[in-house]
Parts: sequence; structure tokens; C-alpha cells
Amino acid sequence: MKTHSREVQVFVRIRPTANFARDLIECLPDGQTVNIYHRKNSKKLQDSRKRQLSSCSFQLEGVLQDVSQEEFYTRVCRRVVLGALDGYNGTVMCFGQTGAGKTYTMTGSTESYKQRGVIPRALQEVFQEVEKRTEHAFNVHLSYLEIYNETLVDLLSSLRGSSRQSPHSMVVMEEPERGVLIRGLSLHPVHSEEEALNLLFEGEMNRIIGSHALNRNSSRSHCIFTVHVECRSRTLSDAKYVTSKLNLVDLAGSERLGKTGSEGQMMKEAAYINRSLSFLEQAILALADHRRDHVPFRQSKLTHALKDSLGGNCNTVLVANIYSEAAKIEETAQIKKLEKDVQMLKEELSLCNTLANRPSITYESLSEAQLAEIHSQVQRYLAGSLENISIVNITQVHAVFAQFKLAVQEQEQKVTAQLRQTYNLVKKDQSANTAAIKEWDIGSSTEDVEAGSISVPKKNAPRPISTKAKTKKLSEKQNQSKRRGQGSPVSRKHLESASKSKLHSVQTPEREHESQEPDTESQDTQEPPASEPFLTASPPTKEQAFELFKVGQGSKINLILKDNKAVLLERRSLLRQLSEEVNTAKREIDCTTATLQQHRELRGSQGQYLVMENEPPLQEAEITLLMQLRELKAVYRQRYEVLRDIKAEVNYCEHLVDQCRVRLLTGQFSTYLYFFLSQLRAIIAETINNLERSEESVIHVCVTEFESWYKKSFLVHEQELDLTMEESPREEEDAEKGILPDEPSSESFYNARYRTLKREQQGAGPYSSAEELFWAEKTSPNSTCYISEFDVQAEG
Ligand SMILES: Nc1ncnc2c1ncn2[C@@H]1O[C@H](COP(=O)(O)OP(=O)(O)OP(=O)(O)O)[C@@H](O)[C@H]1O
Repeated sequence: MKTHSREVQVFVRIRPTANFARDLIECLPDGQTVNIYHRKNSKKLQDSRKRQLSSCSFQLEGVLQDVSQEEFYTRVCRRVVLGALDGYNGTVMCFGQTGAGKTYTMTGSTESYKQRGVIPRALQEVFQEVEKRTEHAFNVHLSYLEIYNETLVDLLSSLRGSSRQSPHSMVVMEEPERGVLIRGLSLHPVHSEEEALNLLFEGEMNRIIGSHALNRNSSRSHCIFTVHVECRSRTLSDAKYVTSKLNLVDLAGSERLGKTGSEGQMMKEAAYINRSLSFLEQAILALADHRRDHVPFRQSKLTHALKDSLGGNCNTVLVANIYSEAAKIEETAQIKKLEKDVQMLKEELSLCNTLANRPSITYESLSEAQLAEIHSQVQRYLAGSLENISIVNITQVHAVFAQFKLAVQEQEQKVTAQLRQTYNLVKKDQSANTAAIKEWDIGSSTEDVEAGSISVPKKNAPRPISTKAKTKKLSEKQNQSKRRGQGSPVSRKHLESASKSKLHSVQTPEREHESQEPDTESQDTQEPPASEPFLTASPPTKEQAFELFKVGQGSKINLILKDNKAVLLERRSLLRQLSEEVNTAKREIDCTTATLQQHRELRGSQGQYLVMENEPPLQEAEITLLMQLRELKAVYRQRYEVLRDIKAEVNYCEHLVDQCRVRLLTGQFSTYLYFFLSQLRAIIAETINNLERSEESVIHVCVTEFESWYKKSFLVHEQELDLTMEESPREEEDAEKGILPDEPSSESFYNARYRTLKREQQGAGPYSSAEELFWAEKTSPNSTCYISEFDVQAEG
């Protein structure tokens, strides 16, 4: 079989129905042509139906009507699967309206072996080939990706060994050596068909449960099941690994917005689907057009993820699933008609452009070079070195706006970064909290948990204080006592020193890490409880937690808060004294001014005027008063200036105290977190105890069973045993699993299916942690083999 073809192959699969719309769908005997008739005007449609219809004819690789799953796989997919084992990337993709049979084709029935779809068959084929091709060593890995509203979801993140990624941390990337890869998507090694089927069914279950949990329709997402194959020759010692990918894609159902009457979330989903399908169509059309040098892959996550598995050196098969009932056909024909309209309009536009002497304008998506040019133009325009940006069509307008948006975002990020750097309080606060959480977490490592021994954090031994720290602490104490002594009398010297020292006597919270060790007194009396086990029955009240935090993890910031509060109080009392002094000086000025005025009025009433300049003659008393006034005013001005400084200082201190408070409060969160971690550890420890107990009881049951078997076999007389009553446990189990006695190849399928059902019954959700899954499997008596498989897998 030729396992590689450069062409994109398109097949149609028609979903069987009792109401086959014969007058709308016509499959020609060549098995490769399908004509679809579309109503011109449904209201006028009466007797002469065909005259009222316009037709679209599709020439394809194959039209498959009423074919079995097996025949479909053999005719359409087998070549692509074998190609992947020969080193060619391959993609089989089903598209079509909702309910047309995409999932049936791709996954098939999980209940029935005969009705299984392309993916289980491909997995069977892969492992059969791996066994056959003994001259090669193969490594097979699987991944299962869902794309919902342009968000990437890992459908196998629930499995042991894979860390669950937030959807936003998953990104489609390209690497020169490895091609397209999805950062954050888990890859699982598999060594047999059954292991691979386990993962397929697990992913399917996660898809269904995930869609329920998030209230979204599972058929509104694209799913890419990928088989990653690595192959190396066993005979050639210098042979390199050949890697290939086989993507089995179940696309979201296409649906017209008007037809479904979509609103809200459905409308949004439909818009995302239509957009990504339209980008996929553009990419495939561009691939099929050999004159095109640019294929727009990066427009959607779907096309980007499939970039190196479509066209070119890959085997690409598109399967158009059609629902062959009259009501459903219209949509298929409608799309074709719209495509024709678009093409005609494009041609008209190009004609208009030629007539208007603008022949170079195209309406295709922009190439990367064109996008780069627009980017450069926008940058130059913003920098002022370019006056106009040349735009000839709407696509360019969109691209220019997108570049502007990007520039604004970049600018915003720059400004935010600068602000953060300037006012580094927020950042440091955050990092301090994170550090606090980390510090608490050190108490019990994941290794401890995995090893089954949950250790509670040990009490911290009191940390020795270094000589340097001691000296620093002593000098700080001296400084503090000096500061406290500075409160009253308000001499000019004092005022100056108070003003000068204002920024050194208070501590900003971000200087916390530079700050000295807590005082010996408080350290002696208060053990830092950051390392206390806190294994209490119920979490403490917020107030209690806050008190604990203040003397524990938050002790440093609490000390700073206390210091700052002390400085604030001292400054406030200074401010009060200064205010009083300023007011006294003011009163004295007013009083002296009034006395001076009285003197003048008295002299005026006695008629003692100097002829010169109409001014009363200055008597000695008045001169003294005037000099006093000048002095008082000088004092007033000087005090007032100091008062202003101290007032600013008080404001600053208030601000710092507020910051310390905020930090203490945010620190409370860490305390709470710590409590919950402690509780969680306690619960895990108890669960492990329970498991150990149940393991013991299982061993006990086994021993009892053994004893009874021993008695039966060796101690009880042979005639007493009715051997015909014994059932073969293997047959019993097979019957329960649904394995067909005459189809031994179905064993892996039913084993995997049975295991998934068991997990489902046990209520294992899609987001169970690795440990949860592990213990669920371990405690399930029927799934011992599953654990060992996963152990092998983990080792692999
Ligand atoms: N070729 C077929 N033979 C028998 N039954 C089929 C066939 N194709 C589809 N069906 C049945 O039609 C129903 C809808 O099919 P399916 O769920 O695969 O549609 P879909 O295109 O995946 O829809 P959606 O886009 O909503 O996911 C299912 O019950 C399936 O079993």
C-alpha cells in the first residue's frame, strides 16, 4: 500500500437515515461524485421539484454511503496510519454539521467493539505493526487536546504524572527541531493497545464530565487525539530516530447562527467555531493552491496546532460528514452557494480594481512579510518618521488597527513596569507573601507524601543571632531610645535634628528584609510560630489567626509597625507642641500689635504729630514694642516652618503605618493558607492510615481464602467437592466486561472500556489529582493491572 500522497484527500460519509432525501442528494455510481440540490425558493417548491433546484456537484476521493466502520477505516484511514509508522505526519479530520456523525466516525461507539471508530482502530493497527516490524524500535506517546472557544484544554491532565495546566498557560509553539508543539499539553508513553485505549476512554470521560462541569456542549469544541511515533532501526547502529505525528481530529459541529437561534454563550461558541472553521478552510484552500506561497496557519489555534500535519509532506484526509435528511441538507448546499457568491464577488472586485487602475490589490489573507511591513509602518508612524500608512483594502485596515492595539498594550506594559520599579512596594509585598508561603511549605515535601509518610513541620530551633546582627540591634535600640528622648523641649537645635532625621527614624515596609532581628525580649518570650504544626480540629477564628500571624510570620512587619507607630506618636506630640508654640507666638504678635496701636491712638488724640510726612513721632516705648514685634514675627516664621515640616513628616509616618497594617492584613491570608495546608496534611495522613488498614484486611481475607482453599484441596475428602459447581473466574470476568468469546482481539477494547466504566461508577472526576487516581485504582480490587500499567508507564 502506498502510504504517502501529497494531495489533500476529501471523502464524504453520509449518515444513514430512513428519510434519505433522494431528491436533494444524488450519489453517482462512480462512487466519487455527489450532487446536492438546493431549493431556489422553498415557498414555490411544488411538483416540478428539480426545476426549482440549483445543484452543486462535488468530485471527491470517495463517497461513502452505508459503509461499516471497518470499511470506512480500511478505505480512508489505514493508509494514513501506516504512513505515520513510516515517518509521515498524518491527519484525519472529520467535519460537518452537528449530528452528522463526526464523533461516530472518529471515536465510534464505546459500547460495541464492532462499532468502534477510527481512533481505536488506528491504535490497534499501530501496536500490531509495532509487533510486526521487529527490525525497528518504536516509542509511542499519546496526547489529547481540546480547543474550546480558542482555549486549549488537556483532556489527559487528570492522569498520574501529568500536572494540570491552566488553560492560559498552554500555548502553541514552533521549534526549529521539533516543529509545532503545545506547551503544557501532557504526553503519555504507551506500550500496548490496551494502555492506549485506557487513555482514549479517560480523555472521552474527561471531555464529557468537563463539559458538564463548565456548562458547555462537548460537541462545540475541536478535539485532537495525537499519536506521536518515534522509530529507530535496530539493525543500523547509527540510525537516527524518525518522528511522526498522527492527528485524529473531531471538529466542532458547524451550524448556522440563524438556524439555531443562538444567543449568548451558544452564539459566542458558534462564532468561534465558524471563525476557526473558516480559517481552516482558508489554510486548506491555500495548501491546495500551488501558486500560493503563504498559508495562513497562525490565524487560529486549530490551524496553528496542525501546521506541520496538513498538506506538504503529510497525509491529510478530510471527511465531510453529511446528515442526509432534507432539513439538514439545506445547510450543506447553502455553504456551497455562499462560497460561490464570495468567489463571484471577489472576481467583480478584482475587475473594478483593474478598471480603476489598481490591479495589484488582492483580498487574500496577508502574508507574514506583509504583516511585518505593516508592523514596521505603524512603528515608524508612531515614532513620527512616517507621515502616512498606505492602506488599500479592509484586511489591511484590520491589520493596522491590530498593530496599534499591540503598540498600546506594549506601552501600557512598559509604563506598568516602570511604575512597579519606581514604587516597588507592591511587588515586594507580593514576593514577601509568596516567600512566606514557601517557607511554610518546606515542612512537608511532596516526596514525603508520595512515600506515604506525612511529616508535620518541625519546630524551628531558635536561630542564633550573629554578632553583626547583635551590634546592629544594639545601635538600633540606642537610636530608638534617642528618638524617644527627643520628644519635648522644642529647641531650635532639636527641631533641626528632628527634621533632618525624619526619614531615618522610620522604616518603610520594604526595608523589612534589611531590618534588624526582633528584640531579644520579644524573641525570648515569643517563639516564632511560623513553624508551629497548627494541627487543630478546626481553624481558628480570624482574630486568633491574626494574633498568631502577628507574633509569627508577620512578626517583623509587626515590629516595624510598632516602631513606626511610636515614631508617629512622637511626631504627633511634637506637632502639638509646635502648634501651641506657633499659636502662642501668634497671640503675642497680636497682643503687641494691639498695644502698639493703642500707643499710637493715644498719641494721636493728644495731637502730638510731626509735621513731616504726617506721621506721629515715635516714642521710646513704641520703639521697644516694634522691636519686640519684629522678633516675635521672626520666631513665628521659624516655628511655622518647622511645624510645616513636622506636619509633612506626620503624614508620611501615617502613610507608612497604613502600609504596615495592609501588609499585616495580607499576611493573614498566608496564615489561613497554612492552616488549610496543615488540615489537608492531617486528612491525607488519616486516609493513608485507613488505606493501610484496608490493605491489612484485604491480606487477611486472602489468607482466609487460602486456608479455605487449602482445606478444600488437601484436607477435605475429594468426593465431598462438587467441581461442576465451580465457575471459571476468567470467563465470568470476560462476560462481565463484554468480551466476545469469538473475537479475542476485542479483549483490550473491553478491558479498557470496563476500567473506565468502573472509574466512572466510583465517581472519579476528570480533575482528580494524580494521587486521587492512584489511590482510587489501588483500592479498586478489579483494577490491579491498571496500576501496574501506570507504574510501567511512569517508569517509561
Ligand atoms: N454512520 C453511522 N451509522 C450509524 N449511526 C450513526 C452514523 N453516524 C452517526 N450516527 C449516529 O448519529 C448520532 C449523532 O452522531 P455523532 O454524535 O457522531 O454526530 P456529530 O457529528 O459528532 O455531532 P456533534 O457535532 O454534535 O458532536 C449518534 O447517535 C451516532 O451513533
